[in-house]
Amino acid sequence: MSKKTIVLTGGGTAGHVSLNEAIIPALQEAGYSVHYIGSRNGIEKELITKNFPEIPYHSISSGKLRRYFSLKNFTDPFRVLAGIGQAYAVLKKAKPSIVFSKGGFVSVPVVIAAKLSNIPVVIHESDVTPGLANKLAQPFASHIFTVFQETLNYLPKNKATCTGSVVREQLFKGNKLRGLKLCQFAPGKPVLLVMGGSLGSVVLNDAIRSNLSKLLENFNIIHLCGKGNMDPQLSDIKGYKQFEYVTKELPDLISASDFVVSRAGSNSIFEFLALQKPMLLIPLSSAKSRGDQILNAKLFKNQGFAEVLEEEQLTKETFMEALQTLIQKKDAILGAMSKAERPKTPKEMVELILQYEK
Ligand SMILES: CC(=O)N[C@H]1[C@@H](OP(=O)(O)OP(=O)(O)OC[C@H]2O[C@@H](n3ccc(=O)[nH]c3=O)[C@H](O)[C@@H]2O)O[C@H](CO)[C@@H](O)[C@@H]1O
Repeated sequence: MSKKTIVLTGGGTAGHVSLNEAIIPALQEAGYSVHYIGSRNGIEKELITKNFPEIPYHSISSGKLRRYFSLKNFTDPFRVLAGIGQAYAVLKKAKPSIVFSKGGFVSVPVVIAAKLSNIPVVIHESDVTPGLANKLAQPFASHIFTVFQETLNYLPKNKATCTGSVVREQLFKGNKLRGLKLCQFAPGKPVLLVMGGSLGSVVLNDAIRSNLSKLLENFNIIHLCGKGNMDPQLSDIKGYKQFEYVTKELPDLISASDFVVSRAGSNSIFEFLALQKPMLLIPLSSAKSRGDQILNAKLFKNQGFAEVLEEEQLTKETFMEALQTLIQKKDAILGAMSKAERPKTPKEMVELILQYEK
């Protein structure tokens, strides 16, 4: 019997690829041939072709939601139409029994093409409020999975369920000593991991760097600062290690960390929860986004997993105060985290998705 095929899509930022990366090994183990449809230049192309070179990667044209004026806003509808045609051709050839979409703008043409091809589509929303791409895709989907229970309030009752988070298995295999060695940290001080989401965050980078000498009195610091954001002048400072973006090193670096300062992207915060790292969250402001991270962060704070500092309140001083509060609350936060629902395994998630297969 020939192998069954599944097509995955999602991209734009790593937050729209992480879950796909988590479930690919489980799908392969279940005997599926996996294809990926993504954009030509998005981060999904790099992550999937590098980490899963055996998977056929099909590039399509896609538009982008911009919160600023650009002439491209007028050509994007044509790109989306072209993308639908290209995705339709891929689906016709690959003949999947199901399409799974993790969202992001590139996923919209794929979801529409799947509907036109009569292939069931399952979509996944990891933030509290659905993103625009998933809102557009929703009418074409057979089912929608969410990470947060609260998200169900924004979706049709008859076709949405909350599954909780899924964390890629590789992240549980980190080694603290390997992480410390990679950073050449002397033992003794606690380690602070700073992660500004998959793209890095200038706001977080500034908060850390403007307080650097003070912070280094008490911490060793791992700083994931985002592509193009390394500061060469700080590269020889003892106890401070910068990376643009890490892949296979991430499990060791998280394992080496005692506290985290982060944006509040859904995947990141559930990873830190699963790995029991007390976190100070500085969510992306509503001036720069639809405010999804603010809601993610609020829910984490209400459950006792995190301290939150709003971007509008962020100064050199408030940052140090919030970090101090985090440290004081460490035991309470760890206590709350230890009672949290465990994330689904990729295998469990795959079983849920495949229920909707043709
Ligand atoms: C600017 C923007 O649009 N942000 C959105 C985006 O964030 P973003 O892409 O930052 O998404 P998340 O924080 O959810 O996930 C980031 C992922 O990148 C990984 N990682 C990060 C840094 C690194 O060096 N290596 C690495 O592997 C993390 O482990 C995590 O799995 O998607 C999230 C999930 O829909 C949303 O909540 C965010 O609002």
